[in-house]
Amino acid sequence: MLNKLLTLVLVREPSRVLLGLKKKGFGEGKWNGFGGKVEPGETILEGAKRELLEESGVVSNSLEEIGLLKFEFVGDPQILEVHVFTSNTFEGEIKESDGSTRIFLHFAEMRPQWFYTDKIPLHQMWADDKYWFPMFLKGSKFKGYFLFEGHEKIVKYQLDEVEKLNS
Ligand SMILES: Nc1[nH]c(=O)nc2c1ncn2[C@H]1C[C@H](O)[C@@H](COP(=O)(O)OP(=O)(O)OP(=O)(O)O)O1
Repeated sequence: MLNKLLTLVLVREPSRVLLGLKKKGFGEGKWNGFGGKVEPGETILEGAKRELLEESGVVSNSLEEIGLLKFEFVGDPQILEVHVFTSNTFEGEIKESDGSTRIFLHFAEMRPQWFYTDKIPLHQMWADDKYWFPMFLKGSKFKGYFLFEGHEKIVKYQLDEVEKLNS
């Protein structure tokens, strides 16, 4: 079976990272970067850029691929292949929560918010994030594999810092 291709974009400033609270779908209730399925006819990079815009409201022309994560769930033959990108610039306005956008945000899939790098809400994120987020924050690239049982428990994993991602 072919891997399911997904993207994950982490916009960052020197001391902050932009995350979104996923309000429905896969990973509901968790803070995460922005991303989703790569659609037929688009490259992985194009998919990352599109999902970032749809979910956060900003455009990035400087996405850099920094991670490749594979996820398997016990009892499910499908492998999720998540391509992780970062960007330290963006254009446009973040759809952050304030009075004027509340109605719109009610329907949006993600609620964006900046987090200081020493206050990343790891306990409200996917369980694998606590392993690779520190690598991301210090500017390393990484490759990983995680076997989940359910959505919270990791039963096996492997994670390596790499020089290059030649995926
Ligand atoms: N274990 C994990 N750790 C992590 O940090 N991010 C993960 C993850 N597993 C999946 N993701 C990310 C990848 C992608 O950005 C997102 C899931 O993609 P989608 O938003 O497309 O999922 P949905 O099933 O909600 O999509 P739709 O059915 O199109 O609404 O979650």
